[in-house]
Amino acid sequence: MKRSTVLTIAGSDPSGGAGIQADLKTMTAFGCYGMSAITAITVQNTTGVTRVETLDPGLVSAQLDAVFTDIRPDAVKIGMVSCKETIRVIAEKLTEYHAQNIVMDPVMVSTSGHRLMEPDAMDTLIRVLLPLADLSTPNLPEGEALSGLTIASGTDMPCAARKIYDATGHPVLLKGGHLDGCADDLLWNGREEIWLRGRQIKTKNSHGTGCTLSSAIASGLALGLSLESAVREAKTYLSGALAAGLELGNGRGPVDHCFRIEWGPRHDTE
Ligand SMILES: Nc1ncnc2c1ncn2[C@@H]1O[C@H](COP(=O)(O)OP(=O)(O)O)[C@@H](O)[C@H]1O
Ligand SMILES: Cc1ncc(COP(=O)(O)OP(=O)(O)O)c(N)n1
Repeated sequence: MKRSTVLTIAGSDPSGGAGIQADLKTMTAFGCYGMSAITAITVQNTTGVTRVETLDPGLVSAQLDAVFTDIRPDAVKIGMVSCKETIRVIAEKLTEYHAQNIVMDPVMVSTSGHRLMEPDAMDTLIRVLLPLADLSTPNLPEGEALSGLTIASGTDMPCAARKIYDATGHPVLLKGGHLDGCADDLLWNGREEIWLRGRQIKTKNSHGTGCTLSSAIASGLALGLSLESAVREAKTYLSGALAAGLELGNGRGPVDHCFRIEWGPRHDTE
């Protein structure tokens, strides 16, 4: 028997809501075999990030060798990459192994306000790693940083998405989750604007939404979906995981990756 395989290259969140842990849960929910190369250890939970330790770039390189020389990923998701040396190593390895279906979530700052990428790494990210991706998924602050434009409303999104496309040469999914009152994302593929309209779900528990969305897209691509279908399936999955109403932790809790699982013990009754 075969399974579609997906690799996440990202940071660890010990509380399981974002980063590697959210990515692997998402891949499993899509029926894919998830693998990971860890770039950084964060200390965080639902109340915020308190520490970030970047791993030695050589260790990241060795993890990528271990995966690619043994189990070839059908798709790769890249999340938190904190320093430029690690960015270069990842770009080298993805090129060496001819990695395919690369989805890049250009994580810069956590929603709680902690910097997850060093400021001097941005230029290397744009020049060296982003051009290798098949899709990037910036949120609005990341979209502003990449395009140099202010994105104050949905009407500013097409212009910013086009600018990022022109700079990177690949499709862009500009996520509108930080807008008031809606959760509309824009996919610009160089030919057409595809709006993915989303109802904004009223919840404080949205920790890890960006990680979940990009891993879900990578999983869809690994399963053979077109880019547009993979993005649509990912958005549907995320809406379900947000709407499930999981309550964990004292702060911005995680989304629920078990919402499609109908068997097993019930936890909401005695
Ligand atoms: N409250 C919400 N209800 C529905 N969808 C949401 C909500 N918050 C975020 N999303 C969706 O989650 C995804 C990630 O959103 P966003 O918050 O913009 O990114 P990030 O997590 O990277 O900051 C997008 O598809 C966005 O539309
Ligand atoms: C280890 C790690 N990677 C990424 C993030 C950011 O997660 P994201 O899903 O973009 O959004 P927030 O949870 O920050 O809203 C993270 N926190 N940790």
